[in-house]
Amino acid sequence: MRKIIVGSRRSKLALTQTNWFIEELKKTGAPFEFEVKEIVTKGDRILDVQLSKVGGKGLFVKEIEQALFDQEIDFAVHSMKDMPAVLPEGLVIGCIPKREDARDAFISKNHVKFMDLPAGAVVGTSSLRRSAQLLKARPDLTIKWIRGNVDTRLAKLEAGEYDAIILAAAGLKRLGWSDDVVTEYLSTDLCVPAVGQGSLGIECRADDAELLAALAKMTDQATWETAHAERAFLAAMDGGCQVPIAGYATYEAGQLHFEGLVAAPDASVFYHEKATHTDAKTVGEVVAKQLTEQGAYELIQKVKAEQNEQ
Ligand SMILES: NCc1[nH]cc(CCC(=O)O)c1CC(=O)O
Repeated sequence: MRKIIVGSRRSKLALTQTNWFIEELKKTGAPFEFEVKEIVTKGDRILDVQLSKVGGKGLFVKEIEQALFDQEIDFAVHSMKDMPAVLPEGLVIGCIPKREDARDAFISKNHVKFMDLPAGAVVGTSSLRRSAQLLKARPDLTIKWIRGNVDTRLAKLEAGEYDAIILAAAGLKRLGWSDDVVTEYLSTDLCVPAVGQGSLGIECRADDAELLAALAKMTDQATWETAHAERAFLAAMDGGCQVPIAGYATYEAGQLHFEGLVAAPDASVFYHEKATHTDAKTVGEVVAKQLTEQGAYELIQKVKAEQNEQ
């Protein structure tokens, strides 16, 4: 029986996602043995710098992609949110399993709801996408950067460094945190999710036909469609984790509903458009074109240039 080596980042979330996927793949009758190989990425090593200032695309995927090319691993399970919009030649996303909750989870001391936070309350996030949208709804809040894994962030909230923090609901759910820790799930209208948030992407070599055939059984069609719409949007906008950009698609009865958002980091400018189409790539590109015509593409380039200066 062929032994498949699965590359994974070392974080608890990455290993949980990897092991979950392997177990689900086994249930489909995939004729393989599996071994997990841990890989440390640049993003894992730089923990004390604000990620948006580090620059470079695919902070969490580069070393993993090299291991795929070098045949050291056969596939890797990524959070789609961490995947660059364009993959290197020779690698593909061979499978996209069913999406977890795409929303952002709001967690506060004493379970005070987001709109009930006192003026000036300190909210921890390291995402420009989250901070811009939160400031739009509550311009009086103070945003304070936060890094570290889920446990570290919850400990910082507990220690009183923040009045509230925001985390992806998907990460919390996959790690087995109960709904009780979450004060409220922010509606996708209040905080449009990041491109790919809650979705996993399985990356492998494009020529590994045997593996691709087995992976296909784990693909969820609706998630495949929404993930492709969101990635087409991200690619067209030249976006990434360094800029305040959000893109969220849903799929119903053959139709993709897409909304895209680009904002200035201080929430002084917002571009927000929606579209519906039957084709994933088209719907993402249509919204990207609408936003670009309003000036969103230039705003992204400007924010990127500012990040690099700091
Ligand atoms: N930015 C890091 C990251 N990449 C994926 C997730 C969570 C899981 C997911 O979105 O699928 C997280 C943590 C977070 O944003 O709270």
